[in-house]
Amino acid sequence: MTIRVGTRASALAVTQTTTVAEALAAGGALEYELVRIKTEGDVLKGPLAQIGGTGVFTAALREALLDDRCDVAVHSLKDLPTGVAEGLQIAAIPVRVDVRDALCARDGLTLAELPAGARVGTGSPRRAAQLRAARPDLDVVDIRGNVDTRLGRVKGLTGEAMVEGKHADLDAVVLAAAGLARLGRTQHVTELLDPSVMLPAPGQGALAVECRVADAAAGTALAGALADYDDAESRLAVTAERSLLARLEAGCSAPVGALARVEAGTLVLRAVVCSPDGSRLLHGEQQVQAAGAEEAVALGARLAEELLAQGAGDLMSQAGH
Ligand SMILES: NCc1[nH]cc(CCC(=O)O)c1CC(=O)O
Repeated sequence: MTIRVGTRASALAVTQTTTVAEALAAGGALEYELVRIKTEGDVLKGPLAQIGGTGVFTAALREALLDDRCDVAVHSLKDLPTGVAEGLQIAAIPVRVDVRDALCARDGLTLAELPAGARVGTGSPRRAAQLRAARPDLDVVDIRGNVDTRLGRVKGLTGEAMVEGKHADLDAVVLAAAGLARLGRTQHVTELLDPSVMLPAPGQGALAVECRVADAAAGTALAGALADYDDAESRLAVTAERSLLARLEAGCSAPVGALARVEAGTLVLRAVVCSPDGSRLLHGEQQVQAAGAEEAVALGARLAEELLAQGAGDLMSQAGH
């Protein structure tokens, strides 16, 4: 049986999709081919926060599944909207990798070492707000583009796909450690930002393998491979994070950070909602013991309610949500 695995065409997407396809095929029962699909997020060039609409990177992949142009789609979980996609199912969430955001700065500098006025690039309102909160003296610059394009804007960084120094106008950029690792770019990381400084996006570092509901239930080699590939602890954590995001009615570009972890048998969820200028941050934490999926959903909703009661809605609406 050959499965068609849908992917965005970016280097990061093809790398992570290939990893997933290889893992599904490792049992020997499946072969695979990649189907490259262009998404709105790859075509449109404006600032990501303004393109708006959730799912700019994922909607086309979901359509391809529903149109039977592929059998499995691989998403970065943090790009996947929280709403239910009729007829589709997240059949596997593989073991999550590093959840943290990474600073890639010139001259090996850490966040604390960047000089006042240093220009730090990010396209994410969540990262921008937390950067400004930690270092109000930095100049946070809105940037877009793929990982190598972003790295290429940092003074003095050189690498495979970067044109040395050509558009280097920044002192640092902030990117997901997971994406850098998948692309083999960790040599440019000068600091892995602790979640106490920079809470990652809900689902960051995790992948979602989506398929048609009927195929997940079919008892086929594909259904079995997907079930084997699912990691219960990763799924539990991202379930809590995404439940929080859904209850806040915030999208993937909202200034919301969330991280759940199982610590000594307890599921702990931490979250932050930021005002867009980073002048106000609302932090919260809730936990539940011996959690299953239902408890994880309830945990996320409970923390969201607590934050909303403290004015999270107003904070976010300053961002135009
Ligand atoms: N929004 C783009 C995106 N989607 C997933 C990743 C990185 C990999 C991950 O977090 O799983 C990235 C790049 C980045 O934020 O630096």
